[in-house]
Amino acid sequence: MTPRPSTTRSTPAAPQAAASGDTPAAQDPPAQEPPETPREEARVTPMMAQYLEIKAANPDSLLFYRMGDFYELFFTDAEKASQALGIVLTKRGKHLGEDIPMCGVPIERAEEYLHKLIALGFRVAVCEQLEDPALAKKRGPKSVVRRDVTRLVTPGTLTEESLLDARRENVLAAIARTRAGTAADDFAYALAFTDMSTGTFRVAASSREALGADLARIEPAEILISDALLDDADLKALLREFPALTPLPRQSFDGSSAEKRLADFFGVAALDAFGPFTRPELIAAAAIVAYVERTQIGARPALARPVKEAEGGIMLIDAGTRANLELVKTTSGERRGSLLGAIDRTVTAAGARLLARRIAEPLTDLNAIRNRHDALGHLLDDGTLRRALRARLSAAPDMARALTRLALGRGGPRDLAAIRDGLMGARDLVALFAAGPPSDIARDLAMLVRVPDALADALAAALADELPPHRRDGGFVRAGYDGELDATRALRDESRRVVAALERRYAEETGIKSLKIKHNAVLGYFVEVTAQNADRLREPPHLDVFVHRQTMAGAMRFSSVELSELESRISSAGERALGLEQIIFDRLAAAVVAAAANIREAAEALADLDVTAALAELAATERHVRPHMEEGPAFSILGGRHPVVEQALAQSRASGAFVPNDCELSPPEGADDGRIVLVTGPNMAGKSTFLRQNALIAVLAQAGAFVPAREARIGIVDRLFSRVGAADDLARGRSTFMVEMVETAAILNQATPRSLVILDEIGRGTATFDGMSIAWASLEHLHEINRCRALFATHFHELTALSQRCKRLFNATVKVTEWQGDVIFLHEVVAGAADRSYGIQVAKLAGLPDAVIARAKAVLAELEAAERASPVQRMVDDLPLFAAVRPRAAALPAAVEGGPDRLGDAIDAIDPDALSPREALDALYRLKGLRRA
Ligand SMILES: Nc1ncnc2c1ncn2[C@@H]1O[C@H](COP(=O)(O)OP(=O)(O)OP(=O)(O)O)[C@@H](O)[C@H]1O
Repeated sequence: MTPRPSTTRSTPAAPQAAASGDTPAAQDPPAQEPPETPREEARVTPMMAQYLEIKAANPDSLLFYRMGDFYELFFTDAEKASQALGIVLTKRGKHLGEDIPMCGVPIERAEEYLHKLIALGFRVAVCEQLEDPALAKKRGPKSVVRRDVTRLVTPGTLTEESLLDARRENVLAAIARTRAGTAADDFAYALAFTDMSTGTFRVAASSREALGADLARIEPAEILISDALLDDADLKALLREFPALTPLPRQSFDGSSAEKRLADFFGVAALDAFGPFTRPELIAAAAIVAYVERTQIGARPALARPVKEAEGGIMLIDAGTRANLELVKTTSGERRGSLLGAIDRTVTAAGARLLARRIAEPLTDLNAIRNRHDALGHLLDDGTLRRALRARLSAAPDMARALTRLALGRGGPRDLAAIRDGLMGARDLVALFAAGPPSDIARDLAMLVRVPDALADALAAALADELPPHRRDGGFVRAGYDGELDATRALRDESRRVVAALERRYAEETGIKSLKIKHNAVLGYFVEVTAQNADRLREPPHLDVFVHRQTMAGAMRFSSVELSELESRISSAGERALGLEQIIFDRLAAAVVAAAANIREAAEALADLDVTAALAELAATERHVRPHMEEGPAFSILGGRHPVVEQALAQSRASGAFVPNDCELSPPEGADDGRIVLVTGPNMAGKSTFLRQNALIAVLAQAGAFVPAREARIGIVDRLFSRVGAADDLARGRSTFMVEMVETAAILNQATPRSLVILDEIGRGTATFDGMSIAWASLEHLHEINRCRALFATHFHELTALSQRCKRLFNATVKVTEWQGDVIFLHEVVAGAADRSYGIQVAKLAGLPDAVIARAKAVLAELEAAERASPVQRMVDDLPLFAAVRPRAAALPAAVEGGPDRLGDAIDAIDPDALSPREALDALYRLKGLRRA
């Protein structure tokens, strides 16, 4: 490889920058000094003028201003970056009489610093030198190197390996809103989202109500929105929960140019071939494209054409449920401990990303789910095939991300190698399969056989065995691939031998055996002798040959005409070889980009096979079974387990094994709709675990996985709801109880007979009777109005009496036993109701002082005696059921027709939105009182 001069930083500005008058300091004469401000401090150097102009165009970003081998930051950017990165803040000259704060990052560490800054929420504008400083110098000693921003780095547009988590998508989303009708709040919403690093691009219809759930599912790293929409305070509050909101001027969401912008980007005359997009969908997609173009400045990532999501094709899971169930991350934001963390057996990064998406988006289409199960079953049954497949896949590189980097001109030789290995691996993989695999696998294989063989071969022929990380390093083209390159390299290497020969000759001629020819960035090639021998070179006859350049401690350095000539021959051969390699790189990268669609398809097929094989592996090792899927309200799980708790128990040897439990929510004899199971039982018995495990089983089944159970029969779940122990939402000014009620309201308003609801201890966050009344009424509502399948855990044992009136309501309890006054948890869910809570026993286990335990027991005895005096049974007998109350309530105004309508007036006076749940209940009692009067 040609020795390349590497620039060391001579504090504080890079030397070549100074050489071309390229320094931010005020020591140079100003470019155009305003005549009316002749004072020294008002002078602005040409370079500073350039800096200020570029900075003014990028006010929201930290400006990484390239100077030689550094990116420099100035003024407040420098202050912010030095603080954020923990790097030294220095000063550099003056601007308008003030010191200019400055800090810098070396280019070889730029990615690491970018990573930190982006993670901290900064945006960075990368400003490069667009010409060789030598060229600028030729224009005149005071001319400035041409520079401009070549890229904006934002959280949603990252592509470098070091800036991304290999196993996580990095999604950029855009929200568009258009007017749908004449009413003031009649809007249609749509979302477009892309993972620019892999090129996936999707659009989906949304709505004001669904927006939060959709965004929670998509998990964007950055959201684009028209600044006009941020006038909407509610929307703004909703979006505050998501990271990196980027408001854009409303022109970016302009409906009239959206179609053209998309057509131009994808190089098509019309968008018809993409499918029928709605206006807001087009606008959102166009906003993404415009932003990608704006941040990538001239470079064009290989985005796939946008795909429209089928409406209703995905199980709806609201943000709260998603968080409660810890599907892809725990409530503290970690993958470990989540469902995804427990089941991920993928061996490729692309597979891991796809599995996360699958778990976040369970399907509702029966055929699509069955197809996934068929594919999984095939790989479960054939262990030899599965192991061979996984072994091959584990060597598969991340083709999609390599492709994007190459398309953006940011790729290196190893990205080319990734495509080479991916394509060749894909070809070999097809051979593993016998004829007639299930349809999903057949689809993958069809994509894999379409890989461009010629491209794989061309890359294999061109690339060397050992590859440097950067194309600028050179040395990545295989010897023998290109005749001209080989010849140039030979010349370069030959010259090196000539240097060695010259060194020997000089040593002989001068009689200095220790004479060495060395190289560094500042002097280039030079002769070095020890201080004792130096005088010999400064006397005739050597005086004419050697020119003194530098005195070191103990050594002296000289140059010679011969050496300088040799130097230019070597460096020109080296540079020429490097230049030829760059041409070859560009040619190969262009060939890769031309095959982008096929490569992306192959990458998707590999990821799909990885996910299928990984889930098969999971099923094999963790004893998961294929669920029987059907339409309708069935839900019957035998021996179900919680995959995360089970794993945690297995890992902590101290606890016992996980106890499997059945769950029957299918319609009882003679009913059309599913059951509600009311689970009572002591604290710590395993109620929440039971509830969640059944929700997770539904998610896994519809995501295409097998389930942790002995047997499972599941009717497609259209929506999944869970209300499990909420926390305060102080950011939005909501108490724990308010959060609980908001979530419960969403469930009661939205659950359908195809939904699955899990409600854990609702009503516990307020006074006992209020809480119990709310739980009671909610349970009736679920039974009579929503008619959904539900699991309802409660400590209000009184509610178990409701099963006598509600035909699809069944009681279950988690068994415990007592031994010597202590409670022992059996974690077994059985039919029936718990007689007591064992709360005091659990408190004792937790270490509450004995005196408190004794006192609590006494108080409990009193309370229980009082309750026995007014049994709840009376309420069950007396209170009409919800369904019976509703029609009567609707008929009320007519019943009091003619007379003074006090009841009607009272109803009119109620503003439901302004009432607390407590006040609502009071109002209800008041109305009933009026009715009786
Ligand atoms: N089926 C099971 N087999 C074995 N251990 C279990 C099982 N279910 C739960 N556990 C263990 O019991 C612990 C408590 O379970 P869980 O939180 O579900 O109880 P709970 O009844 O909801 O309690 P609380 O009413 O206090 O909220 C779990 O952390 C787990 O370790």
